[in-house]
Amino acid sequence: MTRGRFISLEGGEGVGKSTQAPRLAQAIADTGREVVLTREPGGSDGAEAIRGLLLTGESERWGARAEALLFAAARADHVARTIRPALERGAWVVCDRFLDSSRAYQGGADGIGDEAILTLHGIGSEGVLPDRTLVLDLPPGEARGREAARDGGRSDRIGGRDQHFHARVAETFRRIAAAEPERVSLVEAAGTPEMVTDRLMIALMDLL
Ligand SMILES: Nc1ncnc2c1ncn2[C@@H]1O[C@H](COP(=O)(O)OP(=O)(O)OP(=O)(O)O)[C@@H](O)[C@H]1O
Ligand SMILES: Cc1cn([C@H]2C[C@H](O)[C@@H](COP(=O)(O)O)O2)c(=O)[nH]c1=O
Repeated sequence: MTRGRFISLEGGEGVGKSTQAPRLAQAIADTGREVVLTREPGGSDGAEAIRGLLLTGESERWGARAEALLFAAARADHVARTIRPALERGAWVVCDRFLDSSRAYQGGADGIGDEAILTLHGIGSEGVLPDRTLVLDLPPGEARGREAARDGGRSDRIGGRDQHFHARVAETFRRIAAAEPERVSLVEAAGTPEMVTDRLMIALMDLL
């Protein structure tokens, strides 16, 4: 049986990933494929429990190193229990955030470094990578506007960090896309949700 395809959706806060993930999953399912829609941190019982530890509480609840290890541990459980079994039975997996979020937030913005994040991923998840990573790209002011309309000023432990942190996140995503053009595509996230889903499907055309 053919192995399924693994697609991750990435980008900073408020760019539209959680809006697009189910839309993209449906668009792929409409081509006759089984699709598993999942997210990080989370996507398995253990990883969802770790999500609660990571995203709630005081901003200083975890230091940068503990936080990077918790994301890697959640991902290890998610890959073993949800992603790998789905791919092995031939399903497509659409994942709202994956490894590149750890590279951008913990590796780039929090200073842990890319090599250390990739090493943790090698240990935890045998280095599994998406077949295609779609990074939603939106000017920061527009993303903040969408986020504010959604959250009304309440954000989680990591989303609530200052704009310098989030600028480093965005810069690291752009650096990853430039360094790995075969796997990672930047997709414009402005416009209606329908327009964005069309752009995402175009960016997957060679895999379909
Ligand atoms: N194309 C769009 N045009 C206008 N508003 C949008 C669009 N896509 C999403 N939104 C709205 O913007 C807000 C943020 O979108 P969403 O929650 O999908 O972003 P996200 O990237 O998943 O954010 P986060 O990483 O912070 O969870 C939501 O209120 C959503 O309804
Ligand atoms: C996977 C992953 C996530 N994060 C951060 C990014 C966001 O601030 C939250 C997740 O919230 P969302 O509403 O579900 O997008 O966690 C991170 O810092 N590192 C990661 O690996």
